[in-house]
Amino acid sequence: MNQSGPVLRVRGLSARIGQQQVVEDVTLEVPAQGVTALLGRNGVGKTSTIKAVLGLVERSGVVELDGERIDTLPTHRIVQRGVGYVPEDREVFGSLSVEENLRLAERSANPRRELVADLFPDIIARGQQAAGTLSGGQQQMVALARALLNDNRLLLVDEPTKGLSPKLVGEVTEALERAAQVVPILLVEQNLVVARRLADRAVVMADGRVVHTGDAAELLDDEQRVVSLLGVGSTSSSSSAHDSDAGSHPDPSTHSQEVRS
Ligand SMILES: Nc1ncnc2c1ncn2[C@@H]1O[C@H](COP(=O)(O)OP(=O)(O)OP(=O)(O)O)[C@@H](O)[C@H]1O
Repeated sequence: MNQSGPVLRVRGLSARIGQQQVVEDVTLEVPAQGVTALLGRNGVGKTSTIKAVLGLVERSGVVELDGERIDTLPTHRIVQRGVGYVPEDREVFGSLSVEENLRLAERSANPRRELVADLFPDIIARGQQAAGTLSGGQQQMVALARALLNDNRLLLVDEPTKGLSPKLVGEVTEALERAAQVVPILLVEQNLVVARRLADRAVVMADGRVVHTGDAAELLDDEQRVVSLLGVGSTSSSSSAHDSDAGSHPDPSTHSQEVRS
């Protein structure tokens, strides 16, 4: 185990979906602490990169977890090694209760129930409720809670605030902030105010490739670079704007928004 180096190291990762090359020669690292944001315009390959790390799409290249290669392993073994995945569409089991959803996710004999209860008291209070009847934000909390129950080395979290109301964006952001204190996170996030609040580092993709890697605040506070790399206004220019649509981001024009707790 290589505890002092990055938790995840990706080198020359390429992935195809059907005939389309969706990830091309991606090299990135996720340090063992904090949040690394994977940013970029719609369709540039962020989700595909995460799926390629997990072996969910056909890929080539080297992926190391704690210095050990995992690109040779099937997805279930990668997950067993300690890679938690919170997919974009959450994938909670709607007809099962919250408690059943949590129990299904537990891999170890000592799941981190206290941590989850502390982070998500509202979810725990709704233990007997069918997960499909929860709000989008609450379902997101269940998805995050499932990943946090296990002692993962890394969480891959894909667009956790997508489609949520401003209040829920704030709550999910806060939960992620606390989660990041116990596990490093690679976060795909279109809401740049959320990314600015959570991320220490940023990796920006365009057309399947990495086009920028660096300090997240430095990038996201630089209006010109945000416009050129991400095609939207920076977080600093709109951080005081109280946009009534804040938090949901169906297109890039709504990316720069206030996060309210
Ligand atoms: N199942 C699929 N079948 C065909 N093409 C796909 C599939 N999934 C993704 N793609 C294509 O792969 C490319 C990268 O998609 P991906 O979802 O990785 O981008 P993204 O950066 O995560 O986008 P977004 O921010 O919109 O979620 C896009 O051109 C997309 O249309």
